[in-house]
Amino acid sequence: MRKLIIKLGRFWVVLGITLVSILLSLTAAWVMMEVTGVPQQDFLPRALPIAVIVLALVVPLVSWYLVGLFIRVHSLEAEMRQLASFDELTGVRNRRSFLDLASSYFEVARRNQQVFSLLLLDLDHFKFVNDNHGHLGGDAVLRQLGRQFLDITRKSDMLGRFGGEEFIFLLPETGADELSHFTERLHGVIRDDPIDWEEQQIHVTASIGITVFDQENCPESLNLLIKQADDALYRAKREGRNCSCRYSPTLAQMRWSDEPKRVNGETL
Ligand SMILES: Nc1nc2c(ncn2[C@@H]2O[C@H](COP(=O)(O)OP(=O)(O)OP(=O)(O)O)[C@@H](O)[C@H]2O)c(=O)[nH]1
Repeated sequence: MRKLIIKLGRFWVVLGITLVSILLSLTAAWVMMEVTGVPQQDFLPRALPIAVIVLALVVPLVSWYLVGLFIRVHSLEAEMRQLASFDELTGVRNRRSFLDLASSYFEVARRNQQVFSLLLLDLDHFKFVNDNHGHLGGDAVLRQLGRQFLDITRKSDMLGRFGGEEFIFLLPETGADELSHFTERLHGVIRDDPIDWEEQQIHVTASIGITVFDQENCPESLNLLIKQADDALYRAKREGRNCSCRYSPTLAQMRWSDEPKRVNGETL
């Protein structure tokens, strides 16, 4: 039925329903006239009220079905949109959807010279989590962290799952000064809230690579900016993990303005 409606299009479906309803009502009226033996000249005046009554029954029934169909299609559409844009496991945006959103933002921010930050967060030694607690245990970690990251970000922030155990954040209008507080919170959430899994607690840590888009650092594309964050992340891993590193454009190539920040230690 649904396929037929889609194939015919709205106009022909509505026309078809109207004609069929009128036909049905007149047929019903005619049958009743026959049964009760009403003479032919009285058909129209007597049939009309009956036809109207039948129409009043048919139209609500058909509308009920069609409205139900519309609501179902609408909710399926919303479900599909959710599946297409969001990662099922963590509830954050998937990579493609994040990049679409971030690319649009990047162009606007670049044109208007707005400051913003990009962070890549990668869980440390996640392979061990899977090895020790099973893949489902690993999934539970990713699920809980996704929820917590969503909780601590603002509505205007963008958050996505960039890879297996890698998350990406874009924080509009956030410069280096405000970042320290945010990365502290990120490390804190990961460190202080172990994941309960099968009567055990799973402890994880993360390394974070950061880059700030501002007057001193304005690469031409989002990809270049992500590359900077990735380089910073690589550095954080090399520095022993469980810390944040920030990319510095003022120093040549891959050098760094700050010592990497240790969690529970120095500041960024
Ligand atoms: N449970 C689970 N594991 C995943 C998922 N996606 C990726 N992984 C696992 O994440 C692990 C990533 O391992 P590696 O890339 O070696 O990195 P790592 O062990 O975190 O080590 P470092 O990043 O160097 O600290 C692999 O074991 C993947 O199987 C997922 O959706 N669920």
